[in-house]
Amino acid sequence: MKVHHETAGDGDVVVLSNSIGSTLRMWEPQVKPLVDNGFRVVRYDTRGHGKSDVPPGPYSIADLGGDVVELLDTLAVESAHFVGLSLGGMTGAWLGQHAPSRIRTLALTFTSVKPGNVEMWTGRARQVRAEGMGEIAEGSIGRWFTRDWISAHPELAAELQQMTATTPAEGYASCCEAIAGLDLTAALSTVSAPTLVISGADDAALPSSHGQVIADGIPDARFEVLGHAAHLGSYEQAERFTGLILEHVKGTR
Ligand SMILES: O=C(O)CC1=CCC(=O)O1
Repeated sequence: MKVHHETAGDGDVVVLSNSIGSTLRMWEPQVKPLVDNGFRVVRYDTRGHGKSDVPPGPYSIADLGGDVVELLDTLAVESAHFVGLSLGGMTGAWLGQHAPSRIRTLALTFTSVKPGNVEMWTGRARQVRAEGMGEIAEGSIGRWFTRDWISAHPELAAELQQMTATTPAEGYASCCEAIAGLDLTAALSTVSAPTLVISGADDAALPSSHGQVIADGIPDARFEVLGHAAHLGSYEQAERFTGLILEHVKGTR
């Protein structure tokens, strides 16, 4: 299983894990600040996305978490800071529960450990397998960003929409199946990594109540809600988001 990844910088490793329908490109605003602060950034394409392999689905969250453990093994990294957004955050929650020795800190952002909407996720999987990614890509941009941000950044919004449109349909569908029915709530209290949870005040896809559940369940987790941020708050509120991540990973140096 090839997991496409890119590394930058030197120092303690920070792994960045993307949302469904995106690639490692979504972390563009975070790479330079992390490198400038002395971290080695490892960003990767979740299986079924970008340039990673697209094995036939369905995938499970254990498959996605296992890919991260293998990636760390390949890079000979014993343990890393892990930052995941949305599907990436679900992967991070699984890692915190099942591979604690590999995780120094966790940032679980714009995410959920029990997304619900099972019919919606299985329906999306069916739709993209039957019709391709076009309609989903058109809808994704409106879930990822507020209207104001799209109006102010039309070219970037179009570029990010294209990222979803070019996601392999089988990969997207199989990740929908990893999300559908997911419930990592019961073992939240077993997570021992220092954890930062970030949600967006305008995130209709995974509202901040989902982040609150995670923060309530993980011992001593910090919870922040970013204003003027829909689902891809790492872009829409890049400065504030990156600042919180830096504060979190630097706190455990
Ligand atoms: O529907 C979307 O694109 C929002 C989303 C929910 C889980 C995820 O990874 O993305």
